Amino acid sequence: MTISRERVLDELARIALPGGGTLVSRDMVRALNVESGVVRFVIEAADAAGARELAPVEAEAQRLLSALPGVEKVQIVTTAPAGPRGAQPQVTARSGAAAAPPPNLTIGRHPTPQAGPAPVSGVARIVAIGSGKGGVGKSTLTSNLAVALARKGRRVGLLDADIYGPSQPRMLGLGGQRLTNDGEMIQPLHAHGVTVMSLGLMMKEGEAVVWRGPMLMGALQQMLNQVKWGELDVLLVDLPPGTGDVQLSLCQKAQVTGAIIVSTPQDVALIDARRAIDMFDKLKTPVLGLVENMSTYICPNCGHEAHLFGHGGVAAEAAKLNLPFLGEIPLNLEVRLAGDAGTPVAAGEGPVADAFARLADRMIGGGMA
Ligand SMILES: Nc1ncnc2c1ncn2[C@@H]1O[C@H](COP(=O)(O)OP(=O)(O)OP(=O)(O)O)[C@@H](O)[C@H]1O
Repeated sequence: MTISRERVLDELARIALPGGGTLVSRDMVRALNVESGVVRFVIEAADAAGARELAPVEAEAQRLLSALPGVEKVQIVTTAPAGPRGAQPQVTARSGAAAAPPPNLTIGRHPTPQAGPAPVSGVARIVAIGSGKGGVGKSTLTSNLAVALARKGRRVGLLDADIYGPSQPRMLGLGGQRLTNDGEMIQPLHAHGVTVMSLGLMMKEGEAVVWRGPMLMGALQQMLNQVKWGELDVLLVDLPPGTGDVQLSLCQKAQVTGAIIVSTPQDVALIDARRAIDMFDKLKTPVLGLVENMSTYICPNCGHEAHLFGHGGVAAEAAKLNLPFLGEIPLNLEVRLAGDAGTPVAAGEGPVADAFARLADRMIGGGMA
C-alpha cells in the first residue's frame, strides 16, 4: 500500500499547535516528500524559540505518521530562519559590488502566495530539462544546448536549479564570479552568449543541504522573478535529477512551456526517464521530447563505433510513448573535458558541436526556442 502526500497532510492537519491552528493551516510544512514509504519534510518555525516549542508537535507527527499503513520511515526536521522571520536572511547572493547593499532576497521566507503559474517578465518560453536519474548528462546537455541556441541567434537564458549539485558555473566558466545587484534585482552573468543564473552562484560551498529545506521554494521563485533576465526567446531550466520539490515548484510557479527529458539508452535509465515523463504529465507540463545522451562511442584512435550503453533505446521509447525524439549526443571525452574547462563543446566545431546544433535546430523548428 502506498501513501500519498494528501494523506500525510491530512494527518498533520489533526495536530493542534500550542498557539492555535495546525502545521498545515499555518503553512509550516516545507519540502514534503513521500517516496517508497518514506515520508520526509521540514517544519519551519518562525524563530528558534518557536522551534523548541514545536518539539512535542514533531514527536506527535512522528508517532501519527509512523502508524499509518504504508509508511516505513518518517524523517522530520524542525528548522527556524537565522534571523527574525522576514529579516534579511543569512544566505543572499554574493554581491561583487562591495558598496552595494545585498539584494532584497527573501530567501528563507515562504514565497508570496501566487494563484497559479505565472509568466516570467520578458521571457517568451521556459523549457525545463529533466532526467529520471542523475549523471545522465542533463547539465551537460543544458549548457551545450543553450550555447548552440545562442549561436543560432536565439536569446537564451539558463537557470541552474540543480540544488544537489549546481554545476553550470563550472561548465560555463563562471566559477569564482560574483553576482551584482541594484538592491532589488540581481544582475545575471553572461557566458558564451547565454544569460546565466545558478543556485551555485548564490551559496557558499557546502551550503546545498540548507537549500533542500524551506529556502528552496522561495529561492526558485526569486531566481525566476528577481533576476534581470531581459528579453529572452527561451529560458532553459536545469532541474535536479528525479521527481521532487523543485520540479513541482517550477511547474506550479512558472508558466513552463514544456520539458525535455534526457536519458542514456540503458534500460534502467529509461525506467527512470519514464517516471520523470509521468511526473510532468501529472503536473500538466507538456513533454516536448526526449534526447539520448552518451549514445554512440567513436574510438578516437581507430574510428570504431561502439554502443557502450546500447543505442536507440530512447528513440524507441519516444516512439512507444508517442513523443518526439529530438536527437542523440555521442559519448565523447571532449564533452567532459570541455565542460570541465568551462567552454562547452557546442561553442567550438566538430561532430559533437554539430550534434548539439542539430538539436538546437529541432527546437527552433518545433517552436520550442
Ligand atoms: N555525451 C557525453 N560524453 C562524455 N561525457 C559526458 C557526456 N555527457 C555528460 N558527460 C559527463 O558525464 C558526467 C555527468 O554529466 P552531468 O553532470 O551533465 O550529468 P547530470 O545528469 O546533470 O548529473 P546530475 O544531475 O547528477 O548533476 C560529467 O562529467 C559530464 O562531463
